Amino acid sequence: MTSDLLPISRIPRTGLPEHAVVVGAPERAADTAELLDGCVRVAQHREYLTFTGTWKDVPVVVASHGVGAPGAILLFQELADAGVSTILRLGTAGAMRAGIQDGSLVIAEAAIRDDGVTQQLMPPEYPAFAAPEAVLALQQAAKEAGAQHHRGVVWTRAAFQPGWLELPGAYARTGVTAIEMELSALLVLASARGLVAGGALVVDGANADELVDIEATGGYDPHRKVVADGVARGVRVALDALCLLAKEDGK
Ligand SMILES: O=P(O)(O)O[C@H]1O[C@H](CO)[C@@H](O)[C@H]1O
Ligand SMILES: O=c1cc[nH]c(=O)[nH]1
Repeated sequence: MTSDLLPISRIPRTGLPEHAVVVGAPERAADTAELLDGCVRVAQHREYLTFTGTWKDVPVVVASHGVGAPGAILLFQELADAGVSTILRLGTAGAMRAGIQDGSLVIAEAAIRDDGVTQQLMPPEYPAFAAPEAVLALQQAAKEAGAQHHRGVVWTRAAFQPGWLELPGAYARTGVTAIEMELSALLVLASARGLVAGGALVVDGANADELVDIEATGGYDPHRKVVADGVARGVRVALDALCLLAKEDGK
């Protein structure tokens, strides 16, 4: 007999709202869920912590996917299997371009598929692009919240720690805005499964490769107030964008 729960995230197979915000950290999912009316924890397994509730009268899912695209895509796939049709990721990222302040938002238009998992699912030529309506909804919500934001291509990279390759310099020269670890997997899966998806990222410093020079930069520290304030703003922006998309859907 088929279980009522999906195997990896343990989310229910049926009955979830169609619109979801996903975040990396379980504690961020819990903090975000506290903003919802009628918040209910519907699943907790491994790094996947999932809530439902309503935001401005729109039923939503809030879930964590952990660090890294191979694990995150399992949640994205199970959300799709459970009937979720719109997914926005609110994450953190390192800035790759001068002039992008800590705590500001980068709204992804597309992502470089260096995620370490989608290459095993589809050809490398397949694009990872955000749904245009998701980009515009995130932009509108950021504007309405007075949140400093930028738009551009982000680099999704499986490795967080710097290695021995000189790729960051090359990508920086192409104008890439920010680096994070999961978004391209969400965008590719969404295109292939007919979902609407996008992402906004709170800048928590420069990219990790630059932050190894701790004396010059202070190192990677995503625990600063400027980042926490940015995340607090960012989750509201993502939820507001989800509402805009739900209204477009007539929900
Ligand atoms: O803040 P989250 O959503 O976890 O995003 C970023 O932070 C983690 C690395 O510290 C990676 O998951 C990266 O994508
Ligand atoms: O994935 C991430 C997140 C923040 N900074 C980085 O360099 N990479």
